[in-house]
Amino acid sequence: MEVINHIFGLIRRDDLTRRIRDCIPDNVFENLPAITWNEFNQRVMTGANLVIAEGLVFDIHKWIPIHPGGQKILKRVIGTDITNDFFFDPAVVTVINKNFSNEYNEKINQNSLSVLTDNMYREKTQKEGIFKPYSVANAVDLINATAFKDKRVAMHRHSKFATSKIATMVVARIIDPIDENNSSHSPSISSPKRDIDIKILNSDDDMKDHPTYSPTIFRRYILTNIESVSRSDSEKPVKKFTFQVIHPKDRLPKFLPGDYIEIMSDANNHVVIRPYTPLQGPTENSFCILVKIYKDGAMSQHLNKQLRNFEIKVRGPFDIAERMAQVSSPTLKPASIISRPSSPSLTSPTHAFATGNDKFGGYHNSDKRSYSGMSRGQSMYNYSISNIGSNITSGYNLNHILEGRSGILLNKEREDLCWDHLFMICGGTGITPMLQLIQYHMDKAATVGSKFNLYLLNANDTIADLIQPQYLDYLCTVLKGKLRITYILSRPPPIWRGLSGQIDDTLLFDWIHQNYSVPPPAIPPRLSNYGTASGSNTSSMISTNTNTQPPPRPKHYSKNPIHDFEEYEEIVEQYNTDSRTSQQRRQQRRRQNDDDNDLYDPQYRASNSRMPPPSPIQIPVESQTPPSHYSPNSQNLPYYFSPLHSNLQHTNEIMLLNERHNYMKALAMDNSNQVKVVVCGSGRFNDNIRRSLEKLGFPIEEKALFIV
Ligand SMILES: Cc1cc2nc3c(=O)[nH]c(=O)nc-3n(C[C@H](O)[C@H](O)[C@H](O)COP(=O)(O)OP(=O)(O)OC[C@H]3O[C@@H](n4cnc5c(N)ncnc54)[C@H](O)[C@@H]3O)c2cc1C
Repeated sequence: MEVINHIFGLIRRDDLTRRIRDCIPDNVFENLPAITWNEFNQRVMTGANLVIAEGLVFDIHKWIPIHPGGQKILKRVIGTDITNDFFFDPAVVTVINKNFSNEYNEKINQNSLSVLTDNMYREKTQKEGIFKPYSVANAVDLINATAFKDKRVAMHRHSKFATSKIATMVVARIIDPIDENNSSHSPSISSPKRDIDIKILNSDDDMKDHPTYSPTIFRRYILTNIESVSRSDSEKPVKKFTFQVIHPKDRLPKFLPGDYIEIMSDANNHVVIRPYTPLQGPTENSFCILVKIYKDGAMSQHLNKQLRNFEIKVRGPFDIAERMAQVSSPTLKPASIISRPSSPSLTSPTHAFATGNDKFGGYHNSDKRSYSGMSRGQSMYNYSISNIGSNITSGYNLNHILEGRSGILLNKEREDLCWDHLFMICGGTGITPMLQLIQYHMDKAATVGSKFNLYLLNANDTIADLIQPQYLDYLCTVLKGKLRITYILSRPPPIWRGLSGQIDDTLLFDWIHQNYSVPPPAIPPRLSNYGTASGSNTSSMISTNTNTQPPPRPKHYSKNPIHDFEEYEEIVEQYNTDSRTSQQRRQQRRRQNDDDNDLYDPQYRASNSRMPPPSPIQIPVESQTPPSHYSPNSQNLPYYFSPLHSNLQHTNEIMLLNERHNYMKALAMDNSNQVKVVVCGSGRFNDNIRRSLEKLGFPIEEKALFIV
């Protein structure tokens, strides 16, 4: 078979038929049913061996056993768009990266730091010039990358014969939005659903007459790099997979925070589809995902077994906003929740509702196709078309950045979409959307000098589970104080001096409060005749109140967030007092913590030259709960359990509660800065954070987003 391929390789390019359509008789073409991208996917998911080329759908099941290029290649392309592969131009060479060291060095020179990986960072800091394979698998990969790089890719030239052969397998055409309105001649499709075709990924002019790009169709990418990003002794290690476009003419979109992709694979004779969060790759044509490897995880194990330079089917990007849940729980507001239904360890009702299916998030289908996104509506582009208006806020037209996305994780009040203060709380691989956000802000700082403050509260079980700690540390250095990371471990090592335990309301308050002081407004707003605030600065107040008499209060005025001037003054005053007290307390606490320099055990520190700075918050574990033998009736109580002390404690607690209450009240009213809290972890993790925020009186609906 290889010989035949080589013979095909010798055929001159002029001999290749450019369009399959030319091989299809007109009467056949005209009677082809028109199907949508989604219908195509559904048929593939139920077992049909379909591919797309030039916007036409082919059933290749008969061709698989006799394909000159081999059966495996055809099986790999099922469900994907093969236009580029079928008309692969031999003059165009696909360059597969053996490693990214060289690119890294180039990027460093260009000051494009957002593309660093942990390994690159290590290589850079250890000044290792040459890539050394660190395992047998890597060595094999290296050989493959050099010797067999084109053999793992299902892309080879086809003869006229092959083109006319595939033309006989045509079964449908993908509905083109342009002629969708005329689709009445499609006999088998009644009222086809509109899917929007946006060809932003195909800059090549050759492709412009092929309506073949849709984020809902899988495309194949080369897996170019695999590296561990957690410690090897982690119970659930996390690996970073880097993918590159196969065809040099393919273009990747610029991923934005809130984008996710879907990967499809054959694992254990099942088709498995799982969503992942794409991160910027080392080149503009590559992207990475960080994947937690579960011992019995279908997709994560499948990916873990892959060698470099194999193909993976990926589609997207999609907008996380599509997963906005209509949550049944009265305490959960839909606007603040985004669901990741296939995340493992989700047991909350939120999750069940979001997926509306079985306990595995509805992706274990009876038809042997395991799919987590089947119930997803439309692609991000579809979503955006109907929500285009929402991308124009505060007078900015944001579509040049959002390109149709909702931008739900971004601040649409600012032209650069950056947050003034962004608080990110994550557990485990919940860090991935946070990395998207950090990368986005970092790029904006580098390109347009954006100003922002990012705070990451990063929760993990053990120190071995920390994901890319060196990279995070590096980001902190690069961002020069604009990114502050606080680590918390539920099972810390004996000499861990960072935060330990679970995130609770006290911790959250301290963390938010220490990082963001609500500025008291210069001039409090007044109520106008009509019951709304007439302005927030002196000039507007003067200009609206030209009468010498104060304006009469409306009889019935709606409860404005700042409904009463006196009350507002009180809050500000109270808040200022609280701030002073808490500032003193913080200073005292800082002095206590000055000695706590090392977060990590010396062994780990020795192997990592740069560690994240010690967290500003230190929770003295001993002081959290009284000893278990304590009973209020005990004789000879130590001073701190005496009734007097207990009263003091009580007073302190009340003061603390007041401080929290007033801070949160001021925060809810504060419009001076765009502040957001984004949370991403398992369902249980998110529920805990939500409960803690609720306990604090944090304005969840306006200022928090939960990605499950
Ligand atoms: C938008 C989105 C983005 C995501 N991004 C990432 C990412 O960047 N990185 C990442 O690692 N993961 C991410 N996930 C999760 C990912 O899609 C998979 O769920 C995860 O990789 C596990 O898939 P698997 O096939 O390996 O494991 P599975 O075969 O699905 O099982 C994994 C383990 O979890 C258990 N499990 C799985 N699902 C559930 C459930 N619903 N309830 C209880 N237990 C369950 C299984 O028993 C098993 O032990 C994302 C999910 C969403 C929705």
